[in-house]
Amino acid sequence: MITFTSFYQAIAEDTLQPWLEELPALLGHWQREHKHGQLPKWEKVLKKLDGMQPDSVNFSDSVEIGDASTTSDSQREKFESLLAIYKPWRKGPYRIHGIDIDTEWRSDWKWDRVAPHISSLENRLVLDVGCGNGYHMWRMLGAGARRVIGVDPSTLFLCQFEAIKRIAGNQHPVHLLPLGIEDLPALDGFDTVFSMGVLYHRRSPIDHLYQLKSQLRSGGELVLETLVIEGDEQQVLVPEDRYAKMNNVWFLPSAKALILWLQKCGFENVRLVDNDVTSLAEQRTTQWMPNESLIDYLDPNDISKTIEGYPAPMRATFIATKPINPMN
Ligand SMILES: Nc1ncnc2c1ncn2[C@@H]1O[C@H](C[S@+](CC[C@H]([NH3+])C(=O)[O-])CC(=O)[O-])[C@@H](O)[C@H]1O
Repeated sequence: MITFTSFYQAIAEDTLQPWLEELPALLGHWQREHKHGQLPKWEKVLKKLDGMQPDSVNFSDSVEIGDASTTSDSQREKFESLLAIYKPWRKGPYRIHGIDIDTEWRSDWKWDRVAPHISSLENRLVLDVGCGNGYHMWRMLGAGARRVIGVDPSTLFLCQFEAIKRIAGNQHPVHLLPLGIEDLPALDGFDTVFSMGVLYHRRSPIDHLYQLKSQLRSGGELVLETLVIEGDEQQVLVPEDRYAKMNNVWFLPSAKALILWLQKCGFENVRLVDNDVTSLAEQRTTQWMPNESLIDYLDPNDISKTIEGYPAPMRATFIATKPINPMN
């Protein structure tokens, strides 16, 4: 069974201690009421992965756990069949005891675009909102973060994360909580907050920006990545129905509009650091994610458009600071 006791112990002496007033009740509710049909099967597999200690881990330039040369073929086959239970694997890639989990997304490419622009994560307390299965959290740890906490409501992603964490040895200060950003109280405690690939899923994007701000300490850094469109400060796309076959896309602002929104929400030093049209090499069907992918979401006659006729996915990354002045 997935439990959160070690997380409570870890934050009991930290700046996040006030969170303990409500968090155990919230996660206790998740444990009692959560009804995902596959969870019992997924938890059974997690049990088989308990107590592992790999001879090596590398989180700084990839996510690689265990040494292929000291893993026997039969051990590798066992790992592969256990990890296959958690398909589809969307975010990665991971290399586990010589097994390459080739995921739908090259999430490492996103990290390579974002990482050069952010303040050093050395010894920082980090929140990753909408962390997926936690791929970027391992890279944040590899970049020196003191502790990384991710929130994501997906049960499958939680189980994928827990599987990787158990194989990595379980002691690493990286934690995924099955919550939405809206479940978090204003913690005013994180040194860096990431929100990557989440804003367009929020019905109220301005509230999302305020929620992110309320997680940061004064002077803390926001790293925001989201889908954008071309255009001036007043350009925002609100898809009539689906966007790239997704039925939960609400607002796609232009980069200029998003800069204005961030400034209006009281962030300082707001800047666009990357702008990139998603390539068919970055998001694609693989053996570990055999379902439809980006190519199926685009117009077959013109890949600069989605299948619905909107501009094809373009993503931008912004960095901003929460002011030191507590009145902001
Ligand atoms: N209310 C919510 N609160 C928190 N998370 C949410 C919420 N609603 C959905 N999510 C989660 O937000 C994530 C969006 S994916 C980005 C993953 C990673 N960050 C990436 O940058 O690759 C989008 C993409 O594929 O880019 C999913 O894991 C959802 O479960």
